[in-house]
Amino acid sequence: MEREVQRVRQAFLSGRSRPLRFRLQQLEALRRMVQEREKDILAAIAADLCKSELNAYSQEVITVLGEIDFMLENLPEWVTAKPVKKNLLTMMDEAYIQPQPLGVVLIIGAWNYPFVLIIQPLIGAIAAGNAVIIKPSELSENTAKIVAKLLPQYLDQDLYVVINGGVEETTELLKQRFDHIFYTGNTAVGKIVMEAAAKHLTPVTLELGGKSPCYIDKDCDLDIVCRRITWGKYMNCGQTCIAPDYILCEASLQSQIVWKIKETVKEFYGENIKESPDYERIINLRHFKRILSLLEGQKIAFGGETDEATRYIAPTVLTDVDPKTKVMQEEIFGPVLPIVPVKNVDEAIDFINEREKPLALYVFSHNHKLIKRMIDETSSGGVTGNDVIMHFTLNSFPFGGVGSSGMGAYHGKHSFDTFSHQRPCLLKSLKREGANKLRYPPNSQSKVDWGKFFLLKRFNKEKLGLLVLTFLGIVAAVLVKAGYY
Ligand SMILES: NC(=O)c1ccc[n+]([C@@H]2O[C@H](COP(=O)([O-])OP(=O)(O)OC[C@H]3O[C@@H](n4cnc5c(N)ncnc54)[C@H](O)[C@@H]3O)[C@@H](O)[C@H]2O)c1
Ligand SMILES: CCCCCCCCCCCCCCCC=O
Repeated sequence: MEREVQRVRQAFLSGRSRPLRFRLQQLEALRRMVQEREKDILAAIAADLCKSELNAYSQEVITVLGEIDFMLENLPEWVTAKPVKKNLLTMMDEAYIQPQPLGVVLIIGAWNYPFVLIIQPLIGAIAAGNAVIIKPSELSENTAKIVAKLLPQYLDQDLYVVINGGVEETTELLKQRFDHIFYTGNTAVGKIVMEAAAKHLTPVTLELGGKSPCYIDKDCDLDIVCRRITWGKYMNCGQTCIAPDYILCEASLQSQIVWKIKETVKEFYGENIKESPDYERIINLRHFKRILSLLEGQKIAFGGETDEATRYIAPTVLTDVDPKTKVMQEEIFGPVLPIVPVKNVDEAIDFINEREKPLALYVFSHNHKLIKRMIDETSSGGVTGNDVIMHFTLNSFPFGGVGSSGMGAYHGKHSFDTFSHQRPCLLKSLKREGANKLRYPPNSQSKVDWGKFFLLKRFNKEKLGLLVLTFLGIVAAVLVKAGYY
């Protein structure tokens, strides 16, 4: 492992990942890989999650292609040095911020969207000029294998390397020194990753999970609300980091919500859900049993049917759920939707704030003020009002958690920034030493007074122009007097 990381570091140190042209070429090659090997990629995702190829394309490939195009379009602007405002002491100097690659980045992916969760951060890391080691999740082994097979056929083989394996390999990898670690997965392992990173003072981005609440106000169109929630909750069989985890609403809405979600489930997946190409399965037996254990003692309003052999769990809704029960203590990550009745929006806000900060928050209402209030008085990684999931699709948004749902963010420019160091560069001349005498010892009150003037004085643009003109006038007068002209 150590040798593999060394090999990637040597490739980074060769400097070839840095030029803009090279980054663009690699991103184009990645796009070609996705387009030319689409069938293989979709087949692998389908095999891992019992997902239709159409759904794999819509949920993963579209996002990846969109992200590559966005990078190709904007990267030339992002990589350029950005001049910054100067103070009076540096007025004659060159001052700019130059984004630079961090070095060797480790990307650790999760199994639930096994392709996009490693390729989207990879796009950002390449765009920022880094070398990358990718560790796909071992639970989605087909996608892990196809990515390991295809990437070296399209990308620089020494700069971008896939390492497959399980906990043992990841643990070994985490002992190495990286310049950034980008981890997607559960919060418990997030802590392990952060601890390992701390040994080398390596910065981390942690894309974690949590229980994303969904508040439904009385003042809304319940047909539409329930259709949107049903889509986001049961997509990928509930195994989505930003799926609505539970519903908060007034008790009087509960039975209508149940009925409408049930009708929508029928509309989306048909009478025989098991036959639907749009309904996935639970990733493995461990998770299957974990989700079943969450149903114990609950009132199942509909659903609840299971089949261990195929790891099928029907879309399920639980009503009158007691917040102290297990289903409300951990992220569900499966097709089970508890409804917790609350008296009103105040109680909903308190409920959310008494718990860990979630990755997403959803609020449904015709009342814009209520939505704004919910946003102002709570915290979460992201928010969508009157819909679910969709903030993920907008790459102008930073995607990430807050508190126990994660730290750092990515997508679009935010990925570029995550994998870049914003390096402040101040270039001075070796001339004009007279002006520098001010800061050299011995110090004096008059030097401090001038220092205050140069560093603390604020001028608006017109005043500054006037000041520069006056200064130039004085210099000219001195030069004339000294007989230079
Ligand atoms: N925020 C996001 O973008 C996002 C996206 C997807 C999933 N998630 C979250 O991830 C969780 C589901 O994923 P998961 O954690 O089951 O995925 P997982 O089991 O695939 O684990 C994630 C990665 O961690 C590694 N890993 C597992 N145990 C480890 C250990 N002990 N030491 C070192 N590495 C280890 C695995 O090899 C894998 O690559 C959910 O909580 C979900 O909300 C978050
Ligand atoms: C054919 C219709 C296209 C619809 C686009 C909807 C895209 C949804 C993307 C969902 C991806 C969610 C990934 C979340 C990562 C965490 O688990």
